[in-house]
Amino acid sequence: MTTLLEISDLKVSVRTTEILRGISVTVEAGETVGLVGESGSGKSTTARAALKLFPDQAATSGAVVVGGTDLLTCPPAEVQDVRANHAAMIFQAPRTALNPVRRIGDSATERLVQVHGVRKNVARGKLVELFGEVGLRDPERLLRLYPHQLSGGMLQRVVIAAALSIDPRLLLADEATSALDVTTQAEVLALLRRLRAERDLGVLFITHDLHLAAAYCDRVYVMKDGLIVDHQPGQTIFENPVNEYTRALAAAVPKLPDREEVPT
Ligand SMILES: Nc1ncnc2c1ncn2[C@@H]1O[C@H](COP(=O)(O)OP(=O)(O)OP(=O)(O)O)[C@@H](O)[C@H]1O
Repeated sequence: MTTLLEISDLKVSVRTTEILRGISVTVEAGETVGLVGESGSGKSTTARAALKLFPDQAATSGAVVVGGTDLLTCPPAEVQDVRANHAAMIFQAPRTALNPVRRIGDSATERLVQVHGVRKNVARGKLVELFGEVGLRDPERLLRLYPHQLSGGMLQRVVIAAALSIDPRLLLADEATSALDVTTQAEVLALLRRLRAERDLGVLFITHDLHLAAAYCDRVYVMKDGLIVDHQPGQTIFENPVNEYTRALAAAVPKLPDREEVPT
């Protein structure tokens, strides 16, 4: 087993506000690990910690080891190496991840060109290949388009392809499918699952949806108020929530009214 991310007793606070209060999370190669919790529980802060992206003036303690490097104690050059080569993040809103006035090809190749010093035409060649891998047709034409000319689902595939361009081992998916309609969400989830298997990626999958995490993830951590309050395999967390909060989350799933109850 290769541990791609090992967060140990991580505490993050800004002035007097404790955002993370001592959490431990691991992600192995080849597994999808869910991070579930209500808004403000600290999910995004945890994922961003894997790139050493903390709020301004944050005080931190503990360890965040990515690919063998502890980001909290290593020199800045090693943090840059982790960001450039080991871990990539995809967000909820692909439209905000891409500059609306730049062509897709320029935005999607930016990291390869600017961080890795890859020649522009080589980077475009790699993107064409990756667009095929993520199921985008007519890749040469797509590179010339602007974000508003693509659907949300297509844009999220573009963002995933751009994230893969650095061949990361760890993918941090922060509500990456939440803004998509259900059919597109299912397609993107299937894509992430296939990419994980083919590339032996570790995926940290953030969602507020316990149902989705239980169905999709190998293991699930439940967060509340900056703490991990439950941690189980996806298969069991929904049926046997050990923590009262997880039980409440499971029970909070809206129940559809019976047909007779719906006024006509
Ligand atoms: N720069 C900051 N300064 C102070 N508090 C912050 C800062 N950034 C985040 N927080 C607080 O930390 C807590 C955790 O935020 P975080 O974004 O990690 O939660 P989350 O679970 O990802 O929520 P959401 O689902 O809404 O994105 C929140 O209460 C938030 O207000």
